[in-house]
Parts: sequence; structure tokens; C-alpha cells
Amino acid sequence: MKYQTNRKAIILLADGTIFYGKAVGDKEGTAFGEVCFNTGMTGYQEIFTDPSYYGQLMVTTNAHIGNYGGNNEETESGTVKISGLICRNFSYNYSRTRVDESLQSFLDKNNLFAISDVDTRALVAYIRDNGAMNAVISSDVENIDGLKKQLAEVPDMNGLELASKVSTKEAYYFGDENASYKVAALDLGIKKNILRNMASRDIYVKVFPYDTTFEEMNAWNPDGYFLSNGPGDPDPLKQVIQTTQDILAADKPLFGICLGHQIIALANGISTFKMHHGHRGINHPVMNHTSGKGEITSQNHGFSVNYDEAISNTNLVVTHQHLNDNTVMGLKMKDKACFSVQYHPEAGPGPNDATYLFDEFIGSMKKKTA
Ligand SMILES: NC(=O)CC[C@H](N)C(=O)O
Repeated sequence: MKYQTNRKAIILLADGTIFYGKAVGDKEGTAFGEVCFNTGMTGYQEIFTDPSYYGQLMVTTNAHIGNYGGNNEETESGTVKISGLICRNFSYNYSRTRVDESLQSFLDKNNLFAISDVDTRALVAYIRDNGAMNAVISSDVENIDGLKKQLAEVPDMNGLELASKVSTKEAYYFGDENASYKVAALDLGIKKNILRNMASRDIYVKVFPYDTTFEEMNAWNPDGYFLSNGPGDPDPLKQVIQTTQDILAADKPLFGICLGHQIIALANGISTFKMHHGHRGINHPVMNHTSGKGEITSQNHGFSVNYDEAISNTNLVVTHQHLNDNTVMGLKMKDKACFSVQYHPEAGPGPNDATYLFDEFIGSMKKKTA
């Protein structure tokens, strides 16, 4: 096993700024995407496999990545979804009892190009000041002009539809078919832990491709509907917005997480916008206006729901807000069994403050079936 790398690599940002690093495993490679950062101290495998990160270059702010290896159960989907990894110290060495392989071998299997030895603090400070932007990471350090040309062709995240890239092609089932509740989940890039959370609460889930209509899902006769998380801009997902409006018109219980939350806002005529650099980490503070308590939450989003439009919309109330910047974190419709959150109640980085939302979803289905 190797413990260090010597191959030079660069990060070239769309505005021309360059940072330097080294190619993990001495690999040659080039990867494009929107550069974003996650502040979680743990959970790197969950981050790398979260479909919501599809097409993004991930900067991890924790100084060490890979030191507890890789575990096949700690994934949010079957494959790595980030387009490239940027870190400070990549641990070729690892130590843990429940380990299946090194992080390097996990990333190699997934053909992920990663670079280490980067001044990630300077890079993150730069993104925080200048905003999220497209970038390229590459070992082809002599080819700056060529990389610049290719980078100019990478589409902007604003307006980009990506759910179709990660959604299942065929419907599938999750959980016990004799469970008390049946939920139809629209897969916009669903995380496995959402399915695990529902199955452990007596829910049998049927996961449908992102472009399934309400009629097709309703034919299975579910007790409730779920709109998942997922990558990209929510606004171009016109068919999903229509399906959501049809679910609401039929007065069925509906729960949405992250991209699903943004879709519920759009279905109510509230717009979304691209944030300056987004929220990605495992300790984001949120105010729950119903309980009056703060919650520590996991977040991963680069778009947000327009607060002024949400607060003046007569169909719904803003139930949760981010305590750092007051952005909309939760919505509830006044006369329908429909609610949503921008954060990830299913994530389990330590605090489990928000898992009560799955119980509330069951409560809303109980009322409907009673
Ligand atoms: N985790 C998610 O579902 C992310 C939603 C959306 N792609 C955003 O970046 O805001």
C-alpha cells in the first residue's frame, strides 16, 4: 500500500483561479462539476454516494478523509455520485473494526478521481466569498488552456435538470409487503436511508421513476406519497410539479424532503432560487416554529425556496427556518396533509433531532385511513 502521492494536480475554477494539490493514488485523471463543500467531520461515504451530489466536485473540510476506511452498508446509493473529490489529507491507511475495504479501493472501483494535499481552508474561503461555480480538477497540469476550453462547455447548475440521471428506470419495492402503510415514493435521486427509515416504521414503499404520473402511482392504491431528495435545479422538473399538483388535488397525504420540498413549493406557485454557496454539513441549526425548539440537522442543498413568497402564500405556513440565514426550511399546507423539509431528517450523523417527521407522516396517513 502506498502512503503518499507525488503526482501534481490542479483545481481550475471557472473564474480562472487555480489551486494546487496532488492526485490520490498517483492516478491520472480529470473531472468537471460545480465545486461545493461539506463541513461534516464524518460520513464521507454517505456523502460520496448521495445522489443529490450528482455532478458536483466535493471539497471536504475535515482535514482527514479515509481514516476509517469504507463500509458497504454506509452508502446512500449503489455507486459514487460526486464527480470528483478534493481533500486535505487522504488516508491510505485506515483503522476500524467494521471495515470492508480502504476508501482508496472503494473510490477506485467507482472510477472516482480524487485530489489531496489541497489548501482546503483557502479554497472554501474562496467559494464562500465568490459563490459556488463550475471547476475542473486534473492531473493534466500543463494543459491549462485546454482545460479552460472544456470547462467553458460544462453547463451551469442554475436551470439544470439532473433527477433523470439518477432516478430508477424501473419501479421497485422496499420493506415488508405486510406492513401497515403503503407509500408511493417518486425517485428524484432517493437516499437509501429514507427507505430504511420508512421501512423501520411499518411502511411498505414502492419507488417509482421520476416521470411517473399520479394516475400510474395511484393504481397501486398507496396510503401516502413521498417526493425524494435529488440533484440539480428543481424548476425544470415540470412533469414532477404537475404530478405533485395532481396528488394535492386528490387530497392524498404527501411528504417531501429537500428537492421534494422545493417541488412542493413550486407546485404551490412559490419560486426557488440558486443560493450563493448552499448548505452542506451535519450540524445546521434550524428553528422549528411549531415546537419553538431548535434542531441540529443534516443539510445538502444549493437551491432554496423564496421566503417572501412562501410567507405570503395563503395555502401554507413556513414551519421551519435556518437559524444562520433565515432561509425556508419547512412548509406545511393549511388544509391538506402535506408537509416538507429542506433538510435531511433521515440522516444519522449523531443527533437524530428530526426523525419525528417520519412519525408525523405516519400520523397524517393514519388520519386519512381512519
Ligand atoms: N438534497 C437535495 O435534495 C438537494 C436539492 C437540490 N438539488 C438543491 O441543491 O438544492
